[in-house]
Amino acid sequence: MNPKHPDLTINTDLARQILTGFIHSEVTRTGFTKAVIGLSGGIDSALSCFLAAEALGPANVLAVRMPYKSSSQDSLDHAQQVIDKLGVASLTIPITPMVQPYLDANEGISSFRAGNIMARQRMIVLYDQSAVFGGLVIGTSNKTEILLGYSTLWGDSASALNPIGDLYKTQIRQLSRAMGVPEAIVAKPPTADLWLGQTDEKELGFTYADVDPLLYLLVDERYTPQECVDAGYEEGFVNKVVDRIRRNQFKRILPPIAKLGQRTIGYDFLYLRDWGT
Ligand SMILES: Nc1ncnc2c1ncn2[C@@H]1O[C@H](COP(=O)(O)OP(=O)(O)OC[C@H]2O[C@@H]([n+]3cccc(C(=O)O)c3)[C@H](O)[C@@H]2O)[C@@H](O)[C@H]1O
Ligand SMILES: Nc1ncnc2c1ncn2[C@@H]1O[C@H](COP(=O)(O)OP(=O)(O)OP(=O)(O)O)[C@@H](O)[C@H]1O
Ligand SMILES: [Mg+2]
Repeated sequence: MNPKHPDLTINTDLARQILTGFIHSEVTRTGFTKAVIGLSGGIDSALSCFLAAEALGPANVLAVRMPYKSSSQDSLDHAQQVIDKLGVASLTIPITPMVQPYLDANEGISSFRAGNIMARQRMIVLYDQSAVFGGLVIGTSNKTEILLGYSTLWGDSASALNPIGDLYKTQIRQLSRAMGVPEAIVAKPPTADLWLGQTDEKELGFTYADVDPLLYLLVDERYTPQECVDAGYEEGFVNKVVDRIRRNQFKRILPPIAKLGQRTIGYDFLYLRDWGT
């Protein structure tokens, strides 16, 4: 392996089979047959929707578009392309009337805070629609975002199951092309679309093409930060990425519970005895 250019190519047929199987077994295991997904017009939710439609059948998948007034028209149009191509059920629920009173009551609120509020409002809508449709919420966070903590806690990160969380962003593109996600969606720059002109790569300060190989070395190949520097990665870049992974550990775990008793949930108690199947 050339550590500067590790091969992140995946077997798309195998990934497709495993991920659709995962969705089907995780949804039906809990007694459900349906799924609900926030469809933004971006590649992560498009791919998750393609996988869910294949796993459960398009009639069993509800795609919810939730534009804010500044969301781009492209995002809405791209989401519609996915809905039309797959034939999934769909709803459009604008979140502006829900979030605007809070934003207006907080004069001078930053775009950053407003963005997190929008992401959490979408979670509220999605979980409510999941109760109406009778489906589980499918997550859309990829491995790069989860490692870097690039999501709103309890917002877009909230879900019942996450089919694409072990795929780096560059691998998401590969599988999306193989599954027929429209090229306009695959080729455009990733954006949370939370404020005008936002793109992931601008906000993060590096590109997915640069960070995915480094994350692969640190996580999958278990390189130390120094070994990454020795392999040719710039020290400042390595430190920045390692710092983000560490700082955002809290987003990858459940809240710790203070221990008082002998059988504390999450530490000693995991499930009842004789749990069955
Ligand atoms: N160590 C710690 N242990 C436990 N909790 C901790 C904590 N440090 C902060 N916190 C809590 O977490 C909060 C900060 O986390 P959070 O509220 O998530 O917000 P934060 O991580 O500050 O910002 C979210 C980031 O994700 C990006 N994002 C959001 C939504 C969607 C997308 C997208 O790609 O579509 C991207 C967004 O642009 C921004 O860069 C703090 O206000 C605090 O309450
Ligand atoms: N306008 C929206 N309508 C519905 N869901 C949305 C909207 N904006 C964001 N979401 C939800 O939040 C998730 C996080 O957004 P994120 O930008 O990380 O993913 P994406 O838009 O699918 O892909 P990309 O990262 O390439 O833009 C989306 O996948 C989607 O589930
Ligand atoms: Mg997006």
